[in-house]
Amino acid sequence: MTKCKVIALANQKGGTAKTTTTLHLGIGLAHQGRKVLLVDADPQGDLTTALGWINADSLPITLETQMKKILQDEPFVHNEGILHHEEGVDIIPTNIELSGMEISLVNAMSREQTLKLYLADLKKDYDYILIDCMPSLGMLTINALAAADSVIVPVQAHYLPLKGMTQLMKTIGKVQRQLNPNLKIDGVLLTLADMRTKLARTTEDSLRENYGKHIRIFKTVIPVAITAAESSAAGQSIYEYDKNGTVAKAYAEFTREVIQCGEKQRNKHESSFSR
Ligand SMILES: Nc1ncnc2c1ncn2[C@@H]1O[C@H](COP(=O)(O)OP(=O)(O)OP(=O)(O)O)[C@@H](O)[C@H]1O
Repeated sequence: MTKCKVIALANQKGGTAKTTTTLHLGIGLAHQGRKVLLVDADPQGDLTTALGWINADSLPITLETQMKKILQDEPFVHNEGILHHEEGVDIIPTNIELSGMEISLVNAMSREQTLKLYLADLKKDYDYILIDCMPSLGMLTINALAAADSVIVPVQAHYLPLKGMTQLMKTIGKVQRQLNPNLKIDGVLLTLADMRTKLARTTEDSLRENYGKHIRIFKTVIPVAITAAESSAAGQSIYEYDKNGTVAKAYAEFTREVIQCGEKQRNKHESSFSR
């Protein structure tokens, strides 16, 4: 049994801090001694850029080139093209070329499993693989859900996400039934929260009340702060850019919650095996 946990960060709504959360959960896990690979599965390439690779278009090997080799059944070295960031995480970068993959996947034999096939051989090198999904429920997101052990859903705290959540949960359910029966939902993370506003507090209460019985809403809420936006423009994590700020503290706390959640799942799994 592999010890690696693959987590997809997904929400088809744009701008819910999927990329920011992937990056800070990843570096947070690295701070806790875990080996982490980040997968930039969003053709916008924001994760790649936020880690400082601003000329991603000139990178010879990206997620797209590796997935293409799988589609064409060509041999390739799995860890080729993986970049190492000075804050302790690895990344398979992406550029806009990945947008063509949505179409290429449609007629492919392994159309839902291509990302899973790519990650299979990398799992032995990492404790966590985090996939930053694009804001859609297209083939790339389906690939991420098929490859993942669990999903984390970042949701904007001031936005009542009922409609979007229902759609996402339906897709996750379908993936569980048809492609990946072991896929779990780790939980919903409230992001971009301005807790001084009544709307953010009401949304949080309503989410906890309506969904909390069925799905974990992480205790940590990520506050909104201009330093978070500034840090990604500076190509640094918030842990470097503003290490004593509220966002850095919240992401460190969230990282601890994710580790605990993984340990609980692992213990449950092991005790069911030892019975
Ligand atoms: N805690 C925060 N406070 C302030 N700004 C933030 C915070 N978190 C993220 N942002 C900013 O909000 C914007 C959207 O964040 P991000 O790119 O992480 O969202 P996303 O869900 O990945 O977006 P997309 O759906 O386009 O992929 C970015 O400009 C980012 O810098």
